[in-house]
Amino acid sequence: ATQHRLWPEIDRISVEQLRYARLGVGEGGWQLFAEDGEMKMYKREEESNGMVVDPLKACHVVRGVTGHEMCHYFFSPDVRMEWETTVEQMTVIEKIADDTLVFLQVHKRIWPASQRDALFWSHMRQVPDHNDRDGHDIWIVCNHSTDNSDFPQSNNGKCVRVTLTVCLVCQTFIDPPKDGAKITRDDITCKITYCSVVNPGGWAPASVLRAVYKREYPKFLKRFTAYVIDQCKDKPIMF
Ligand SMILES: CCCCCc1ccc(-c2ccc(S(=O)(=O)CCO)cc2)cc1/C=C\c1ccccn1
Repeated sequence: ATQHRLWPEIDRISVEQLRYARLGVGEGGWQLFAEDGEMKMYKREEESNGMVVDPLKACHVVRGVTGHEMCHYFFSPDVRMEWETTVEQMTVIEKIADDTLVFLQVHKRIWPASQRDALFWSHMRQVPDHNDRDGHDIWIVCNHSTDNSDFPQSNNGKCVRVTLTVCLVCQTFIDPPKDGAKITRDDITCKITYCSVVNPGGWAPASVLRAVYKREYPKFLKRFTAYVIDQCKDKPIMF
């Protein structure tokens, strides 16, 4: 089959985002702005022609689920509205492949800014992780804004379109149980790196945006990881 016109970009951005996620937060001016148990959230304060576009990097360790499970639920359109509280409306406008969809999401208006929507492709892939001895495969979901002539920006002037690049990179660690016993969820740990850069599209007060991110990102990651743990607890392990 001939490849989809977006495939070269999807492949390039996914590879680039995996590399970016695996860079530590030691260098590059990351500042810790939220901490909750194993979850640590860092940001860099950046503006692009007067608009706040602060990159975010969150690191978290979740016990009892695999990276495949984390990415499966993050990618799945069917369950998105169960954990994503800032989304008012979500549509899959194109299915490029089983592991690659195009989403249109209208986000709830955050006063006093105008309402936003986001149109992005979402791609999930497994990356063999040869260089980590005890680490297992890495699973990644990458979301990146794209254009679609059927869904032009600011539909009837209602929403301002944001541009975003997001990646969720998950690595599974298994603590092998005693002499060949069956692996249970108690033996599994998932190391997560969530990176996001959201350009608000139209002007929004820096103070409002920074307050939104400071409040919403920790909530978002805590809620999402709790959702996956709850969904997986009585199901067979998806390695
Ligand atoms: C003035 C407000 C401008 C921001 C509005 C906004 C735009 C985009 C997004 C957003 C956040 C996470 C993703 S994702 O990780 O790909 C998962 C799929 O939904 C995609 C989009 C959110 C929000 C608004 C709130 C907000 C901001 C951070 C964190 C959580 N909510």
